[in-house]
Amino acid sequence: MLHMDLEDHRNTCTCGDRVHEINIFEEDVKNIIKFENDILENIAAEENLGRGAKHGVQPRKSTRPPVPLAETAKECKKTSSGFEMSVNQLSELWKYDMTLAHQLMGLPLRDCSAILQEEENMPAMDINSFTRLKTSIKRMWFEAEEIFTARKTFDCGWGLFVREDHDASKRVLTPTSALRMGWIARFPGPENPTHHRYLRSPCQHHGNDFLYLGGPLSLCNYDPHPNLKVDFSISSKEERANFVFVQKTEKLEPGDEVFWTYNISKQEMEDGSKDFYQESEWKLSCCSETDLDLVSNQPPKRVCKRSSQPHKDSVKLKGYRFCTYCGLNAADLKLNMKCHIALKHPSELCAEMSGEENYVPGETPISSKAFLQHLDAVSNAYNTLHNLGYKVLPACHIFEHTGYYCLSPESSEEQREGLLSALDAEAKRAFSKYQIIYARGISKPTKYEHFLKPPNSGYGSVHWIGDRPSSTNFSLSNHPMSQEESEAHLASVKKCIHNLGTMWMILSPTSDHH
Ligand SMILES: C[S@@+](CC[C@H](N)C(=O)[O-])C[C@H]1O[C@@H](n2cnc3c(N)ncnc32)[C@H](O)[C@@H]1O
Repeated sequence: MLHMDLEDHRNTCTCGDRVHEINIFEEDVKNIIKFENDILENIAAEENLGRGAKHGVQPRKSTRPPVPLAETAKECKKTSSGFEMSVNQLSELWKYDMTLAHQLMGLPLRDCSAILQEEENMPAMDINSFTRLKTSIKRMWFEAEEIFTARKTFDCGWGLFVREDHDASKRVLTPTSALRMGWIARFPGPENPTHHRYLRSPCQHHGNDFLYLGGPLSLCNYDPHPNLKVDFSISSKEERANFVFVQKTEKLEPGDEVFWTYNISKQEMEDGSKDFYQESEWKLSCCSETDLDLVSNQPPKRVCKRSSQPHKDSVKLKGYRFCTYCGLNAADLKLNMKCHIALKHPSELCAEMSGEENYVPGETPISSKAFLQHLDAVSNAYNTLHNLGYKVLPACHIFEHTGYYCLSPESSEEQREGLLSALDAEAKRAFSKYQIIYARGISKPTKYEHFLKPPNSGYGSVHWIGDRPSSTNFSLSNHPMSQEESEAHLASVKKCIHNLGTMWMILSPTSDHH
């Protein structure tokens, strides 16, 4: 059950009456919600739920049990120095990879028009070796394509999936018959205009060199519980050490998404010492994606297969604590939710505090105390709704529970509007039928983009007045409040509960669609 830092909440209560007042307020919220619930039930019955969306993407499974992978730590130690080639040659291979991914696995054709600027420390590879390498790359895409395909996930960009028609008896991946799925090469540093392309899939550092992982494996999304075992040095021959081999470690079913750790441990991810780059860092204005199949002016169609009883699975969810900003399950990773929200979503918290639709991160200065007060209010709002028996789920999980697909980045305004309207109807239905509240942070999603996973921010994105808050202690007790401040804070807690609890009111902005 959703159980957000009740302990933190208790620790941070400085005024004895507050808990009592919140309890009274819970009654108010309960009544308002019940009232809305009745109305919504009537609306849902009348709604035409036949509208919907198609957009060739499979929602990502969000909760997978951890797969024991004893080898993970060991594989991190293995190193590759990467193929050495010129910036021009690397660019050619990058484009070759993108073309093969497009032709064989259905990815949109990615391109980048950044200027090619040679680097002194990146001498060209001899032409025969380069041609051999290119042939190897082509072969690895063709072999991988027999087992895997690419699909758009709702929160991680494109991902690598086991083909629906894959017959596991055809190709068994074992240590002795591992599949070559990646190539590693040195790539130019940050001064080079093409540097960003390779941040999509940086592999590991070798001295001062940047190493890029190309090939089909680079479509595999990050997860701390990988279901693939990846080996860098199956052969001691130096050239082969620049290829990456994949074995299966878990029974993979057709349609499953495959994940790898990219050698980032769960611990490193949690303490922030390592992270992957966000799409906005490797896809700049010089980059493009073209997919003629997905660009269509057809109104979105519903994917019927999983929609006979949407939301039903989410009601059965046990032992979760989802962050409604990014969708992460804190319970799974044993994270403290308050700590996670403070450290990963400070920009979103500040935007909520400002109340501005077009809030510019870092523009309005904020004090540590005001920040912690809002954090406390958000945490309280979740606790209150949880105590009232509501399930607060991240808006970005709605695809998973309904079978709707998210849209390609090239989708039209009309398609987005259509899908927003369908998702809004679904969210209302989930609320009236199962007491599920889909939220983006503490707000009702009102735009199609609010149903997509937002990027994480960090303390650095906030313009702090004075010292930034501690990154380990989020208690308000270090910031005593006057009577007046306590009252204002209580009002803000109520406002957060109100935002969340009454978000599906029929008079809400998107209800016009119905
Ligand atoms: C190696 S690539 C994986 C393929 C990638 N999704 C794509 O569309 O090409 C790594 C990038 O995918 C995204 N990504 C991978 N795993 C992710 C995750 N668990 N959550 C969010 N984004 C993820 C990030 O943009 C990251 O920089």
